[in-house]
Amino acid sequence: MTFFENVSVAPTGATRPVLLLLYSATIVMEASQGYGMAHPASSPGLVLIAMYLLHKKLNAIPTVGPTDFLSASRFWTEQGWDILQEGYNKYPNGIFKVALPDQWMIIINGRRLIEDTRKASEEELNMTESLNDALAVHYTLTKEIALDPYHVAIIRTPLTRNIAAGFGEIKEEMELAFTEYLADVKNDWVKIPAYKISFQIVGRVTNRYFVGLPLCRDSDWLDLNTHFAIDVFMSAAIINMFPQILKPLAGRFLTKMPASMKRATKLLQPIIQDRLAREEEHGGKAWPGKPNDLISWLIDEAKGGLRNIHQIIARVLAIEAAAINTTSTTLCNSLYQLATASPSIVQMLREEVDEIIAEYGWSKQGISKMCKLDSFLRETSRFSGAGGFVNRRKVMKDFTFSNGVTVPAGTTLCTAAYMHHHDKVSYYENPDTFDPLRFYRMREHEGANLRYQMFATDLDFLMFGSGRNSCPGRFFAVYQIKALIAHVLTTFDIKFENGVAPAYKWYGPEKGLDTKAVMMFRKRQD
Ligand code: HEM
Repeated sequence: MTFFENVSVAPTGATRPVLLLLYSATIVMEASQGYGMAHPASSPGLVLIAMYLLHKKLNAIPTVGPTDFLSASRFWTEQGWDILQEGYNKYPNGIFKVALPDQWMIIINGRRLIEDTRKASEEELNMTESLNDALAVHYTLTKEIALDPYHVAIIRTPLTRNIAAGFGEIKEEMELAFTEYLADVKNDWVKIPAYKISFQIVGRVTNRYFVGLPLCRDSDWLDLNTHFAIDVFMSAAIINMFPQILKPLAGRFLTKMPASMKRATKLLQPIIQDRLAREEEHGGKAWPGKPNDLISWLIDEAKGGLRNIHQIIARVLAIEAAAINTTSTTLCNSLYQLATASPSIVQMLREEVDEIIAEYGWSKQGISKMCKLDSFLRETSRFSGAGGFVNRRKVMKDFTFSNGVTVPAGTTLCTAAYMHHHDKVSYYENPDTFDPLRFYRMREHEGANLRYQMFATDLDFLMFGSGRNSCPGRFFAVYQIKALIAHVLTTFDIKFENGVAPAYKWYGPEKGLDTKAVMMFRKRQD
């Protein structure tokens, strides 16, 4: 039984007005806080007018799926997929809303409306605010992270710029991690729990780059940060079931952040303390032997009250949470796809990897030349990537789309990635067919070489979001995943025992991987 099945409530079908009132009250309160308005409770008359207007604006957007509060939890079952697909089919290039237990989610369909969101200013549609809400960042992480996401610029610049310089270490850790976690794999087929292994290997490689030796091999540190993202998502899901007014109380008791901070402090405090002391000793940021890693980049950029040990530790945890879960699940999904690919496709990918490694060695440059592998992985993410709600934006002031529909301030909008990637008419030829060289061929068209690389964002490919807020860690994630799959291709044969990939399961908008699936590995035989 899943978390969401656990908390679902039997539908009653009779509470629609209550739902509307509850949503309206929540949205009115959130919108008023966003604009520094007087608290709505200070003027009940104003609240009623605001709720009436909001109700009217929300009513103008069609609803798909359950409309009553108690049945809204049905969305968090496999019915979520049916509801979204129904809305996608019914309103092509249009807008609809679905009821979630704590709010309306407004879904925008199609390229044209996504383009509108890209052009909107942060004062109109805001990604950070939507993330702060979705992950209850004030409570599950810290209020400083919610208020000042300076780490995004660090991921975008030093973390991404240093990939080439750090590639030798990434490669070393990758090989060691595979050797260690797949120690039993020899010439006979061995069963391997792919989901678990994906987290272990990504945890090791990511941490070698983020925090270096010896911490990247510390079992307590790895255990903490490979589970931390799940803790954040789970706590946020429960906190978000409480009405706005009770969230501070719920947040205080339901967050796991204090316990995680305690564990992290034991391991990180001495490292940060030592680096701050060296800085002081040498009178500045540059000192001999300074590690070129995430801890140093955070210390270099932290300002004012954010420049202390506690705040730096919280920031490291937050970045690990953004990086490890997403990269591990993408790696696992890619392994599932590779294990069921035809021998000719595997052969083709191997030839490409072998030739490039022979010419360029294991380097960032070599990895970027693996165009067939890149296409295979981008297609895997398009075809069967976890999807979910992407391009989440909080509506900061009433926003009118180019099709004339207005979404009210205080609501949240997004796009359903899977439906967009499988659109039957608009974007991809035969979208329900897995075509490993789809993007390779598209890159051959004049001027399109860079446009269809795996990390390139595009109105038709939403794995990393789109526009100015698209994922800043996507370059690191893609180089890592490509290197890991290239290593698997050169070193192992893989398959599923019965030749069939495990079934996916839908949870609301998410296409969930089978976390218990067992794959077969043996040393490469050809
Ligand atoms: C395959 C792996 C990954 C996937 C699929 C992924 C996906 C995403 C998506 C969909 C968004 C939202 C973008 C939008 O709404 O427009 C996002 C944001 C973000 N990602 Fe990633 N991500 C991945 C890896 C990483 C890594 C490795 C890091 C850190 C090194 C990272 C850090 C972030 C951060 C900090 C944000 C928020 C950006 C902001 O506030 O502007 N991600 N990611």
